[in-house]
Amino acid sequence: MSASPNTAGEQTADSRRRRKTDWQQDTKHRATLDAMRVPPWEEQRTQYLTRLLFWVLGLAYFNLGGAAQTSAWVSLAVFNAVFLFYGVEIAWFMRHAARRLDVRWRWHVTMWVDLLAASFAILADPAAISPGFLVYLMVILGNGMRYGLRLFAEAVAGSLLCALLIIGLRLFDYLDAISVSAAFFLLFFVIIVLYSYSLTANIEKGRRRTEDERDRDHLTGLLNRRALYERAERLFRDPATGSEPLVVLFADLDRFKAVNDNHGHHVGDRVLADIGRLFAGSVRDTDLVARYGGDEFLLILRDMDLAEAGVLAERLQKTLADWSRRENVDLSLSVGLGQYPDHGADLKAVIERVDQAMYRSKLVRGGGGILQVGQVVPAVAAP
Ligand SMILES: Nc1nc2c(ncn2[C@@H]2O[C@H](COP(=O)(O)OP(=O)(O)OP(=O)(O)O)[C@@H](O)[C@H]2O)c(=O)[nH]1
Repeated sequence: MSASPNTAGEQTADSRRRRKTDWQQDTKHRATLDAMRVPPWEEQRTQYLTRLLFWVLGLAYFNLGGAAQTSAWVSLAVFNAVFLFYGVEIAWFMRHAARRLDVRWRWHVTMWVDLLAASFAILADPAAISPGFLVYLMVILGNGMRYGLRLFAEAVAGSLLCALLIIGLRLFDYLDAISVSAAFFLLFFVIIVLYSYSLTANIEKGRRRTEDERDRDHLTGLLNRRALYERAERLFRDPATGSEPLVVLFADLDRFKAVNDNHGHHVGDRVLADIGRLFAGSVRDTDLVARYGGDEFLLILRDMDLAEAGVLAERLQKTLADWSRRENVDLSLSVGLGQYPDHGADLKAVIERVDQAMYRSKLVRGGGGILQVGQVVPAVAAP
């Protein structure tokens, strides 16, 4: 490999290309993070218990307190019936959450039901400045801080929509209630929401940075081995993907040690980083790509059979061959392929067998081969 510095023009083109690939990888990575982030059961349980607390308080407010009556809009009997239904909804979704944590539609539906329940309580409240308005704040903060900025924004939009609807319906009550304290109440409410949004955005940024440092191989930007296992385990556990076959592709560079020996470790590092980028750019968003060890890469591929994975492996080999020719480095790629559940009861077992297949191919072919688990190494034609 030419270790000498490039010309200024080449450097600019190269750094631009690298920045672009960095950006693509970053975007791809962020999407993956977003797709994988799930609050643990303890956090989701706290949210359901908080809902139940507000449900009890709502019933007590209308049935026990001084305001043991409702507005002209809703009778007490109707209020109780609707709230009974709301309580059943909370209990049902809590049971659902205990069984399956990562169900996005449930997070959205429960948030909107909370907003509708709070709006209904505000409509039923004879007092114009109802404590129910503070429930909007709970919904915005509770969902935003737990599930991220997208749900935060959705909760703000939903609260605004519901509040406008109620104000429209009870316009005359609100015209009567306009006062300096009501205006300040509204102002404080808006400031708290904006302030919390900016705090949540900062927390989110910090969380992503920490996750990045923990999960990424610093040289290639790919997942490290620990993160690969963690994310792959999630794929295996997820009922949506758990029953579908997953292909494991193990790739090891041939003759990489010579790059280090001939050009130095700093060049070896650059080679690994470039190859990591090439591999990350060759797969889909739904696939997992990791640096497994020194010059080993591991890919977990979804929605693909072994024949299709074989085509991908050939493509990776060709991409590497083109890159090696361009950079004048003598490298090729040995690949092992296997499939869960056919080749092992769990991820670790499949990886072990795929690693052996790759190694067998390397041993017999001397590099540049592709071998499936259980496949006989094709004989190399005699010269
Ligand atoms: N530059 C660099 N080298 C590394 C890094 N991690 C491991 N290596 C080197 O990668 C090499 C991996 O060893 P091998 O797989 O036996 O090397 P190889 O020449 O590819 O051997 P074959 O796979 O049999 O062709 C060793 O020389 C390690 O020192 C790293 O982060 N940077």
